[in-house]
Amino acid sequence: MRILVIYNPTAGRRRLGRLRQFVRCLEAAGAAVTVAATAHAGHGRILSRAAWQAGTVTHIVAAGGDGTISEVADGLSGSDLTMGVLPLGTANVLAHELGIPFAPADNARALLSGASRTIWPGQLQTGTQTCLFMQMASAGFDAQVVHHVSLRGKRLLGRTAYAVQAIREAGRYDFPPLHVTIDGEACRTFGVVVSKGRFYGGRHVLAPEATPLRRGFSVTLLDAPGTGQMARAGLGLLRDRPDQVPGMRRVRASHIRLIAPACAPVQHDGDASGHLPLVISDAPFPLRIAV
Ligand SMILES: Nc1ncnc2c1ncn2[C@@H]1O[C@H](COP(=O)(O)OP(=O)(O)OP(=O)(O)O)[C@@H](O)[C@H]1O
Repeated sequence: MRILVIYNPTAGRRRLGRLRQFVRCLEAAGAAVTVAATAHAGHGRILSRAAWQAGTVTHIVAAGGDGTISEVADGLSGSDLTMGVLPLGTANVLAHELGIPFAPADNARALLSGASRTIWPGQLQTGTQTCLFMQMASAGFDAQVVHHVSLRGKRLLGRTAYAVQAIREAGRYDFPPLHVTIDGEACRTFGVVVSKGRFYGGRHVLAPEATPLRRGFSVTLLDAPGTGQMARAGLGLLRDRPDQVPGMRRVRASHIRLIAPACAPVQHDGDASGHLPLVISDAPFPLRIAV
């Protein structure tokens, strides 16, 4: 096996020891391993695409959080290489979703075993830019939080940084109505989360029926604005009871357009990704992930 590990040094907190242990385990089993650190946002995509096209590796591992995974996956779109995931990020939602081992030795064993699952990422298109997302994309209050949470806060507090930022945003976000079309049907909402998998923000269940193993999305819509509604949604999420939150509903869909207002922030897989308008659909190719 010739394995390229694409490592995001800014993901999570103090993860270098776990990366080194992972590499040692792979090398002990006879794999040839190269580690490439990302130097800037978007670099994961460039590195994975270059390695695939050079034909020099059998596996590419994204070592980081959900943002790193989606970048590396984006670069591999259309290839038949298996992508490994070493969860070193803050929330690591995809790893929870697919049951990917967090312990470096177990993760290396899983990669070496050859076990994999084929998943269908989502594709997000804003203007002329297109990228993949693996777990979810959203617009509204939570996207505002993601836009403003600092890297330093994430390093210091981990996932708690998002909760702290949510409290800050509650005082200044004005909940504009979002104009959306879902499989051609227009609606107005105050928050929209387009999910590929069940989990949100770690291991909290938002869309129990969603799975990245099939095409399409579960779309969560918030029918009412305001911090009270957000607090109820947050509590429902913490208790893994999204169906008991009044004013929050889900539909299955395959094509979602988020139209207006143009200032509304968007996030995917926990990273800021510009503003509306955008179009979400299935990625053109599935992706094989080591599990
Ligand atoms: N060298 C770098 N400097 C700054 N940003 C980087 C660098 N390398 C990668 N990035 C960006 O960091 C972003 C965040 O990384 P990632 O999502 O992997 O970690 P995280 O936010 O800690 O974890 P999670 O998404 O699981 O909560 C990525 O989307 C990527 O674009």
